[in-house]
Amino acid sequence: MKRLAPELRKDGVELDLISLIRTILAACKDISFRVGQADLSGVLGSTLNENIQGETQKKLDILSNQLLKDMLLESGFVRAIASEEEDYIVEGEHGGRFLVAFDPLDGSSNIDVNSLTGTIFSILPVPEDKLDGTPITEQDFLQPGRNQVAAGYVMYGPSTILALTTGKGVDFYTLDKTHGSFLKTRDNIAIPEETKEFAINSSNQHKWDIPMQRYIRDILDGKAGIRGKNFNMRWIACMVGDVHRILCRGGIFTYPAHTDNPEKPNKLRLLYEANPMGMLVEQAGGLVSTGEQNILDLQPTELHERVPVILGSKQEVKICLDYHNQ
Ligand SMILES: O=P(O)(O)OC[C@H]1O[C@](O)(COP(=O)(O)O)[C@@H](O)[C@@H]1O
Ligand SMILES: [Mg+2]
Ligand SMILES: [Mg+2]
Repeated sequence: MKRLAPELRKDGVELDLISLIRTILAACKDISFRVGQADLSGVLGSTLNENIQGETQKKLDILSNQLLKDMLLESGFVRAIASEEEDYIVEGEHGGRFLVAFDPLDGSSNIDVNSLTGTIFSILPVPEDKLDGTPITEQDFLQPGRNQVAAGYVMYGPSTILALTTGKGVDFYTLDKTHGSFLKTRDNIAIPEETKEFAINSSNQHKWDIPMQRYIRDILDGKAGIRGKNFNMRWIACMVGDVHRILCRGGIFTYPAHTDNPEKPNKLRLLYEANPMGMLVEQAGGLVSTGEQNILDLQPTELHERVPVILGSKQEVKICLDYHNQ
């Protein structure tokens, strides 16, 4: 039985960080239970609220956010949190050396149809000059993804699975629901470099820029076309589910910019979607880019900033980037 804490200690992960990860997992265990019981306990459906990004909040978005926020801020390991469902950062009163940014429930549109959802988290260090207790500001969260000390997601599917990196590769842990512990089930995840599988919401095709139009058109031409092979397509409408499949068997996932809305061209959020997924994918040997730049090198400019995302199997992402650089 490879339990989480001893495995992380073996990897040399510091004790406070292990305790913080365990706190996130305690909240996720609760979320997993509530997602599974949602239909029975009447928490399916939307609220009357919108978050700062103009999205209608589901009851489970709010519940998951509250669970994570309360447990993290009371843990003593987290100075402040940022969340998709919080307009501004929230600072705790119990000290700690870490900042956590999270998407409490990813794939919200899947909630009401009993399909995949997940929680995504990114752990950053408190900047040196704030370790003395000087109040944390939004600026302190605006660190490039390269600064993440750990990142991961918990996927609520037929099994509840954690994908975790602390910068030494990616491991999967599965929640053993009989004992309530996360047990290591796969280690050193490696994304195959080549693939015949792609994930994009093709209903938006008319909104993509020319390089993405060309890249997907050539894929769809299959064996007879310039790519010389037939591809398969998947779209889970939950980034956690799509990235999990890519970690398991390779593929390319992209959510490109939409040219029809210059005010809001991108969908995925940098701090709590693109960066943590970027760290996981890179740690598993894949590539992650905006089309112009490695996502992990971006200097964030605002808390809920959105970016274009291309990630997955190294060779396929490179081919996609070639279309952008022609
Ligand atoms: O509506 P679409 O285009 O299918 O978008 C799906 C994408 O939106 C997201 O659901 C956004 O996440 P939230 O549910 O946390 O807002 C991603 O997980 C997913 O990749
Ligand atoms: Mg999300
Ligand atoms: Mg969400």
